Amino acid sequence: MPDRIILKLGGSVITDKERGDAGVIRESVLQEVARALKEYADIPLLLIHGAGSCGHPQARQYHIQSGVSRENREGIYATHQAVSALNELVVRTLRAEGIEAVSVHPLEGMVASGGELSGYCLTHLHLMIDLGIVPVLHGDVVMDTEKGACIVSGDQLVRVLAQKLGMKRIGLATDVPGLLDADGSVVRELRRTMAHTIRIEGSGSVDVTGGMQGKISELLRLADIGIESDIFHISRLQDFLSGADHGGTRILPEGA
Ligand SMILES: Nc1ncnc2c1ncn2[C@@H]1O[C@H](COP(=O)(O)OP(=O)(O)OP(=O)(O)O)[C@@H](O)[C@H]1O
Ligand SMILES: C=C(C)CCOP(=O)(O)O
Repeated sequence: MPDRIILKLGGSVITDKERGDAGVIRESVLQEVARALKEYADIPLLLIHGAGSCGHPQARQYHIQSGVSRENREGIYATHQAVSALNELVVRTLRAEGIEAVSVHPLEGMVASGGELSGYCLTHLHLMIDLGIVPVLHGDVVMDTEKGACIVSGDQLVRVLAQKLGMKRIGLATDVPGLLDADGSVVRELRRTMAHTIRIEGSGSVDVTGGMQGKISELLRLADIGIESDIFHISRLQDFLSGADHGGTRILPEGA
């Protein structure tokens, strides 16, 4: 049986994130991704996608990251609805290519405490993957025991699910070729001790989960427990899936 893969499709890839509130979904990109994934249908896969312009603008508008009370509670519905609509299209596009994809919404089965996932059952994901089903999760608003509710990014889901489900290969496809240094060159390998030497910022667009900075911080936590991961440009998806060099960044444990 080939190694299980977690693939995160960045919101910057599948939506037009720069158009902010417009919520434009890049359907042609989704179709290309679905065609690429179909060629690797024998690989057990769990897919996660970001929100891009279908969730970040709503999360910002309702100040979800500052905590949710009765005053802004309608932001839970608005944010979840926006990213769920994106999720539905992702799943529909995959299924149209013959991929047995099923939506799994974090809001419905996960709880956070202080912004970090703290309560969840993952048995259903194991069972789906064993049946050759591709669960499709997404960054979402989830209820939070301390903050009322919070945003859990697709990158946080990558970290938690990679660890808890014992996934062997972890790939994050985004709109840049990898982590870039000050010269614009791709940092091919990143370890925690060198991370402070690189200027890592948020996203150029509306983003409540920290953009590249949030991504690297989650992936370094994964590296701390011995799990490697890869960031690459979406145009190199086939290379990642086939195990070839994708030209991006590998986040590695310290001694590796
Ligand atoms: N040093 C850096 N190298 C590369 N990108 C960087 C760097 N610093 C900041 N960025 C920004 O990070 C962005 C990628 O992070 P972002 O969170 O927007 O991607 P995503 O995961 O595709 O989107 P989403 O969070 O909506 O799923 C790039 O488009 C770039 O603007
Ligand atoms: C804003 C929402 C709903 C999810 C954010 O997830 P991300 O796009 O992976 O950072």
